Amino acid sequence: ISLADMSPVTLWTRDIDHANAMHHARTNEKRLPSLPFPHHLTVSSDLNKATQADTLLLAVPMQKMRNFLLENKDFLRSKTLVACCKGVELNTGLGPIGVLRAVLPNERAALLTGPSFAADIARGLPTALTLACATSTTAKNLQDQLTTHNLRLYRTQDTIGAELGGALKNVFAIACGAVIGAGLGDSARAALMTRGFAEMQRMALALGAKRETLAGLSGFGDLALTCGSDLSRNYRLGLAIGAGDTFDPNVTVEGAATARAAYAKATDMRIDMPITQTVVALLDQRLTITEATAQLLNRPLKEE
Ligand SMILES: NC(=O)C1=CN([C@@H]2O[C@H](COP(=O)(O)OP(=O)(O)OC[C@H]3O[C@@H](n4cnc5c(N)ncnc54)[C@H](OP(=O)(O)O)[C@@H]3O)[C@@H](O)[C@H]2O)C=CC1
Ligand SMILES: O=C(CO)COP(=O)(O)O
Repeated sequence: ISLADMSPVTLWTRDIDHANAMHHARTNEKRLPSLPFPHHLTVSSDLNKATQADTLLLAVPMQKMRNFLLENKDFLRSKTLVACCKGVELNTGLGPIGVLRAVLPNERAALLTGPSFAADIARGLPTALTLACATSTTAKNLQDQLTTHNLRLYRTQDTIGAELGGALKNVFAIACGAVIGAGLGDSARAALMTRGFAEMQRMALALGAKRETLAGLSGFGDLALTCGSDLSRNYRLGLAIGAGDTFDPNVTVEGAATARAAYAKATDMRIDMPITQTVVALLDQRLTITEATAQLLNRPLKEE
């Protein structure tokens, strides 16, 4: 919606009925109700038509991306592919750019990530994002192409840092939601955000990320947004866990699979990630909130 305010954009969906409904209503009532499409936005369920452009933004959830790429490889060749998802793939431990490169090694791969609720952007509200791409010329071209009246893009070549910041903040948002849902207070949430950020740095730096990327929009920026807003689905899942409520299993909550993938990776790498481990135990219902709190507080004392 933001991009189509300035130039032609084709919005593709796999579902022909959904495409027809959006085409007629000029809104996406299923996903972003009551937010009108700009004039330059065309809707299609024909991937051949949607892939006439050179730059394609892929907004399928992390755990669905590999199959989407495998099924539609022939349409995606020789394109610049910009992943918009946040997460770590469960079976491989790869992030969005890692999966793009594994399936389509010869295409240009980038990641758009950072603090950005879709409903805010579609309403024209401003934010700033990270555009990560290993190749500097592609990164600059994408930065120019995708900056809009309400989106200010910063570029980085640190794809690992951008991938892991965006992925892990969702895990800590679940933890923060659980704290607030259980009535443990804002001080506990701030402590969890900070120690979650320490876990993010520990893993990402060990994998070669830069500290500045983690302190930037894709890391600290998105952590601050997601851990403090009930517009976040990850945070809302945490709220439900903390309050002992049920949560709709059909809602996309990237942090759930990512917590498991990140914890498996941390175990392999012998990296200590106690909050991530606790989130996995909460998701698996192996710990109550009271037990989880005691377990985190009673670990051996150490330097910050
Ligand atoms: N929503 C937000 O505010 C933000 C989301 N993101 C990230 O974007 C990613 C997607 O999230 P979001 O759009 O909110 O999720 P939703 O659950 O709202 O939508 C998922 C979309 O992906 C489509 N999809 C799922 N599987 C496939 C598939 N195999 N082939 C084709 N299309 C598929 C769905 O199509 P269908 O309708 O047919 O099921 C739907 O359009 C996540 O990684 C999320 O973290 C990032 C920043 C902000
Ligand atoms: O990534 C997001 C905001 O930057 C969206 O967060 P949720 O997936 O938790 O809704």
